Amino acid sequence: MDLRIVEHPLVSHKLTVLRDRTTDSPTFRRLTEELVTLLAYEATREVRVSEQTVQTPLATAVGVRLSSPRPLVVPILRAGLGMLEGMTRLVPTAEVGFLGMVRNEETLEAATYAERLPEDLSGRQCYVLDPMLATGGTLAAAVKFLAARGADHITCICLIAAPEGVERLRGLLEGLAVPCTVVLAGMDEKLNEVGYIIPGLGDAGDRLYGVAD
Ligand SMILES: O=P(O)(O)OC[C@H]1O[C@H](OP(=O)(O)OP(=O)(O)O)[C@H](O)[C@@H]1O
Ligand SMILES: O=c1cc[nH]c(=O)[nH]1
Ligand SMILES: [Mg+2]
Repeated sequence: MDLRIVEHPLVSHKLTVLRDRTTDSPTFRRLTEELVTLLAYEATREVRVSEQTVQTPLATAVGVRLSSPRPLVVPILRAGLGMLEGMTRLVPTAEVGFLGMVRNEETLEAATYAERLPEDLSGRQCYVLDPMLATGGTLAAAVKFLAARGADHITCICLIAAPEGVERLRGLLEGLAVPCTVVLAGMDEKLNEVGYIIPGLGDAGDRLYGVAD
């Protein structure tokens, strides 16, 4: 598993405002989208392209276009849905599939409650969206699910992670034949005793969609 942490002052600025407990839901949603667009630029460095010749008004130009089959973007509901718009702004022709997953807050085990993805992902590049990589259980299950369907290149875009979650994910994905990259806006200090990222930003799903203060 390859890990990339995007270092850019705009990413750091937006992440700091996102963390702030006084940032309200509408602002949190907008910042999440903006951050994902910045991360997506880095995360799509290996997106497959094919040579394409076009006629400009003046001459012939040889360039590239995204290859077929199109990339597949997979937000993990609920919190990953807040990242979708930011990703499709950069890759508007991507196909979108959905995985609904929830972590049991007592056992910290991830369970899948919904799935709407193509049956056959052979030869597909997949981009998984989930803002939080905490214990790594959710992301490991999602990556294995996509690999079992035949995806041959998987990139996970997350906002923040805990170091112990990244190491656990690395262990859980060891031996997986499919190359997997995780792109982050920031690596935090640790997990607390109930599996939350410290300093983190709290419960991303609640801050995006939930629960009035
Ligand atoms: O790395 P892990 O320890 O598995 O935890 C991370 C998961 O927890 C959060 O989702 P949650 O289960 O709260 O669901 P939600 O998106 O519906 O809020 C988050 O969005 C990740 O999916
Ligand atoms: O810190 C965390 C951990 C899991 N899920 C969240 O939303 N936040
Ligand atoms: Mg949640």
